[in-house]
Amino acid sequence: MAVYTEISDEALRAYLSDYSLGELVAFRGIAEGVENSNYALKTTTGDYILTLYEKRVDPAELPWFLGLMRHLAAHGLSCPQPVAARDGEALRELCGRPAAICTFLPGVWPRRVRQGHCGPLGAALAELHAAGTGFTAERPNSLGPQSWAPLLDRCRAGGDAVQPGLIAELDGQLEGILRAWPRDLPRGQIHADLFPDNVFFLDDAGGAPRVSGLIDFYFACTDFLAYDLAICLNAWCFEPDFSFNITKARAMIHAYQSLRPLTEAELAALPVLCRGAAMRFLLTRLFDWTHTPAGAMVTRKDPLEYLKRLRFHAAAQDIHAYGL
Ligand SMILES: Nc1ncnc2c1ncn2[C@@H]1O[C@H](COP(=O)(O)OP(=O)(O)O)[C@@H](O)[C@H]1O
Ligand SMILES: N[C@@H](CCOP(=O)(O)O)C(=O)O
Repeated sequence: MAVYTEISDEALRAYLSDYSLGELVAFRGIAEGVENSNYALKTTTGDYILTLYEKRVDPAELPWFLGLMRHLAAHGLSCPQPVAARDGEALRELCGRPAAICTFLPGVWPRRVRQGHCGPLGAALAELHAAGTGFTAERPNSLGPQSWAPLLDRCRAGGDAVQPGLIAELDGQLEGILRAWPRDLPRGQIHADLFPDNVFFLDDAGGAPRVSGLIDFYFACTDFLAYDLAICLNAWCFEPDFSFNITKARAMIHAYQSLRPLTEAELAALPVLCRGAAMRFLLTRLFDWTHTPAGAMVTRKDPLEYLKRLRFHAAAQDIHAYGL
């Protein structure tokens, strides 16, 4: 459950009075998600999503995020569209938080990832990267390699209570990742959080899953394109027992490469990019695990799920471990 900021019926009606979205019919806090407070809105003109941005979103960066979403949609990607109020502004404030209303996307995110999801996801990622070209404003990755040592430092006090020896292991892993981190790979606008809960599917006429929408662009940034693929390999290609599903990985990478072939340098860097992607999500989960305020309506995610991924990638000798 991720609702950090509660809104009253009266506050919401006052907020909506600035929009031409009709009358409020119903609204409800959305159980899913981790970072922000999301509400499903139904008005007399349709369904919308109201997001109140919380701690990890810098308000000064919201114009970049919303501008990227507009650009991607204008270039054919199915992603939420910010809705402007009558004064032309989409970014506003509600209950003391930055807030925006976006269009509601059809589809369901896969609670159980099947191989049939991974090819369409790989193609959708490549389409996202292609649609992002031409959006020239850059946003540095605030959770990139430069952030991992400071984030680990903020986890030192509580880390070993999660698992004895965890901090020492992460110190060693991080040193190896940073030493091997690539310097010069193709860059562009990346999603940087394309987990299953941020990808909607509908079945096509033949019953096969097709991507119907991508959401949650609030970690998007300008970084290595192949790093976005690494994030997806971690999020989509490990089984519940934490085994790596090479068939899913091969399907995802093949579909991605059918639209944007990876360079030799990207292929060679894939294991360390996957290690870094695992480290990034392990650290944010570990921080949240030890810092989430009591009573916050959020389902914390287990950092140790990413320790197993980190160990897999550390042991991967080359791209053959990924089905290539
Ligand atoms: N544009 C949208 N259309 C339909 N459902 C959405 C949309 N945006 C968010 N949701 C719903 O809200 C949930 C949480 O959204 P998400 O952006 O993942 O939260 P967070 O901002 O915490 O990362 C999603 O899993 C989905 O169920
Ligand atoms: N995807 C991250 C947590 C952020 O989740 P979101 O719902 O805010 O996109 C993770 O799994 O650690």
